[in-house]
Parts: sequence; C-alpha cells; structure tokens
Amino acid sequence: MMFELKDVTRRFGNKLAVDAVTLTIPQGQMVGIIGRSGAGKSTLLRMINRLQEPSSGSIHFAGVEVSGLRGRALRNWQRDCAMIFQQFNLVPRLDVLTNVMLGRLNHRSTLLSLLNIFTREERVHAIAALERLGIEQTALQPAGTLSGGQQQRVAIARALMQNPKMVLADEPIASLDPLNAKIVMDALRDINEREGITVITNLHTLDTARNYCERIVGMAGGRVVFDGKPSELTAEAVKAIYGTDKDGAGIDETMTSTSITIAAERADNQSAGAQPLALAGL
Ligand SMILES: Nc1ncnc2c1ncn2[C@@H]1O[C@H](COP(=O)(O)OP(=O)(O)OP(=O)(O)O)[C@@H](O)[C@H]1O
Repeated sequence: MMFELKDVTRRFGNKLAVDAVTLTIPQGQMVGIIGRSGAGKSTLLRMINRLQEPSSGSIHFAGVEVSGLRGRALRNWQRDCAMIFQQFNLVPRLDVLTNVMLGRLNHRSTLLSLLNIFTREERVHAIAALERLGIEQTALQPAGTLSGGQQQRVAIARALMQNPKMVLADEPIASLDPLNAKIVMDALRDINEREGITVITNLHTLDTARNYCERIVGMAGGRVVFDGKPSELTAEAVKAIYGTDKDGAGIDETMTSTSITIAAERADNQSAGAQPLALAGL
C-alpha cells in the first residue's frame, strides 16, 4: 500500500504555502517533516487528512484518489488517517474513556453516537488502548484535568480506536516538557513498529526527527528541499532546510536543539492500584 502525493500545492491568496510537493511513502514508514515556522508543514498534513483542500495536485492511497473523495468515502479516509494535534484536541469536560471512544465515531451509526451509547466491546477496546499508553488509571477523570503529556497519550489512544492505517501528528510534542515529549514519541514509535501504522509527524526540532524517524523530509518555503535518511542529513542539507536569517547569523539553536534529552524511566507512570475495568463499569 503506497501513499503518494503528486505536485500537491496550496495557495492562500498570493501566498504559496505548499508548492508542488511530490512524495511516495510506503506503508509502515515513520517520517519526520521538519522546517522553519511557516514552511508549510501543517498545511501539508492537513491536506492529507482533507482538513484543507489542495489548490492543485493529487493524493493517492493504495491507488485511490484521496483528493476526490466525498461523503462516506471521505469520512472513511479521515478514519484511516488519524490526526494528532499539538493542543491535543480532547473534550476537556468529558472523561478520558469517553474521549477515547469518540475515536469510534466514524465506525458507528449516527443515532448511537448522538446518544453517546458505547458497547461493551468499545469500552474494552478503549481501556486496552489506555493501558497500552500507560494511562488506564485516568479513565474516569475529566480529560482537562490531565497533564499535557497524559492528554497527548489520550489523543494517541483515541487515534488507535480508529484502527488507522496512518497517523498524522502535527507537532505532537511542541507543548510538552522533555520527559513527556519522549514518552509521546516512544508511543508513536511503538505503534509504528508494532502495528505497521505509517506515522507522518511534523517536528520542530531536528534531533527528535533524527532520533525517531527513518526518513526525514525537510521543507522550506513550501517546497521539499531534503528527503532522505537521518544519516544523509549533512550540515549543507540542514542549511537548505533552515537557511540563515537575514543578518546571516545562521541557524537558530531553538530550531535544532535537543528537546528530548531524558532517557529516564517513565516518571508519571502511576498505574499501580487502579482497576480501570472495574471503574469503567465492566
Ligand atoms: N488558513 C490560512 N490562511 C492564510 N494563510 C495561511 C493559512 N494557513 C497557513 N497559511 C500560511 O501558509 C504558510 C505555511 O503555514 P503552515 O502552518 O503550513 O506552516 P508550518 O511549517 O506548519 O509552520 P508552523 O510550524 O508555524 O505551524 C504560512 O506562511 C502561513 O502563514
């Protein structure tokens, strides 16, 4: 199953946000997209998921033209490529378990969804997803009361509930401290390796992309200026991606510096004692 972007372009007025991007991504790859702020990374991801429409170009998955899908077929595609955001996008006042089960929305009838009725099977599936992310003990808390790292793990659990073929993560660790950033990146790597789910993630920092991604796509001014393995990312390639600022001062440290430095045990993994299945009324 190949995923292909051909000459995908997006304009906002006169601004060319994404400029003729062509990429072929085999199923199961972990791809990091890097570039300066404004390089077009978010717009590119949003076009894949059809949150934004390309101005021109085409997107194909397993031979099907994604850019032409409508109605149910479009909803199925949006289920197949689950999206994770920097700001988590959970419903803060709803409990964690319900937030995770909302990942099933595109699988179920509108009536059941409207009534917020979930089956036992869906609950078991949701608890299993939370356990996998090490946060099952939070199942009954309002999502808004969790730490940022925990909320992002809830968002990943919700994505897993969609049984996606692809996970699109738009700067998933930009709001997190280093330890939680590591936990979230490890979780993305784990679902990539264990389930063979393609992961395409926008990342602010170069070293995170180097550490986690087998393939790095560098964008500048809407165009792909680098596409290769981390080992191929030479100083020259880094310069092409991040450029130099207008005073010629070179690459800003905040763009490339270490955001994940902690290889410690999970500090906030406190699963002891809780019985989430019982808590969830199962
Ligand atoms: N809805 C919009 N309307 C107008 N311009 C937009 C819109 N969305 C993005 N742009 C512009 O398109 C360009 C690319 O934006 P995009 O958010 O894709 O970049 P990015 O690389 O993801 O940056 P960041 O890391 O800051 O999110 C920017 O110049 C941005 O201002």
